[in-house]
Amino acid sequence: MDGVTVIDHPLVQHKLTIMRKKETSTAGFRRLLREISMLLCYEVTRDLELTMETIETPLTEMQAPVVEGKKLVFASILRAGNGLLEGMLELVPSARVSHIGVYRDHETLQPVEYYFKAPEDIAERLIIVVDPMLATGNSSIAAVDKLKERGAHNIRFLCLLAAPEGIKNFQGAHPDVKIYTAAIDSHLNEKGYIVPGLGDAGDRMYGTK
Ligand SMILES: O=P(O)(O)OC[C@H]1O[C@H](OP(=O)(O)OP(=O)(O)O)[C@H](O)[C@@H]1O
Ligand SMILES: O=c1cc[nH]c(=O)[nH]1
Ligand SMILES: [Mg+2]
Repeated sequence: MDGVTVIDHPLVQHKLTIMRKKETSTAGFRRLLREISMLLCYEVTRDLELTMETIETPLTEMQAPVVEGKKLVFASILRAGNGLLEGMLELVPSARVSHIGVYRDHETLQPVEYYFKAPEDIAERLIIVVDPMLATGNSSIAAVDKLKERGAHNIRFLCLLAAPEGIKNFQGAHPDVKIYTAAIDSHLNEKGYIVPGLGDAGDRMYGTK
């Protein structure tokens, strides 16, 4: 699918299978989300620019490549985005962080925004928006709208599961934002849940149901 990268690494797929299982505990789900986020982070940052730095090894001086983590912003859509954020920050500890509070109204499936914080100079940075679920796409569209309003223009979206309906909706609103996901599932049910899916990501992470 154009503009969508499916991260099909065997370890990602294996961990995702365990996360989907209804008997996986809250603790297990959280641990797997942290682990899988590192593998997803590896793929979403695969083509990052490197700059050269002069360093000294025990033997000699050399020019060596480094990632400028400070140029990256990980933007977490609350709540469940924080599960992905945690592991990603372990790999890129110097990345800046944005928090975007959005939940979807269970009746209307429309996004309700309640918080936004981002570094001031997001226009100069690569923003990786993270949320495990792309269902209708309404929450991630609202989050990217907000980032663009503040000047961001180099944006990627990373999730764990995407529904075809959500991909279509998201790409209609933000055709410039590439999507990275571990799987594209079958469809949304009448309540807007991804099928087969993994249930409500926030509830499974935090044990709120
Ligand atoms: O693509 P959409 O149809 O908008 O659905 C996806 C959103 O739903 C979930 O959050 P939820 O609304 O449950 O928020 P919460 O984690 O704060 O409970 C999920 O983490 C996404 O943010
Ligand atoms: O299946 C879904 C859809 C939206 N949000 C979730 O957490 N799960
Ligand atoms: Mg939820």
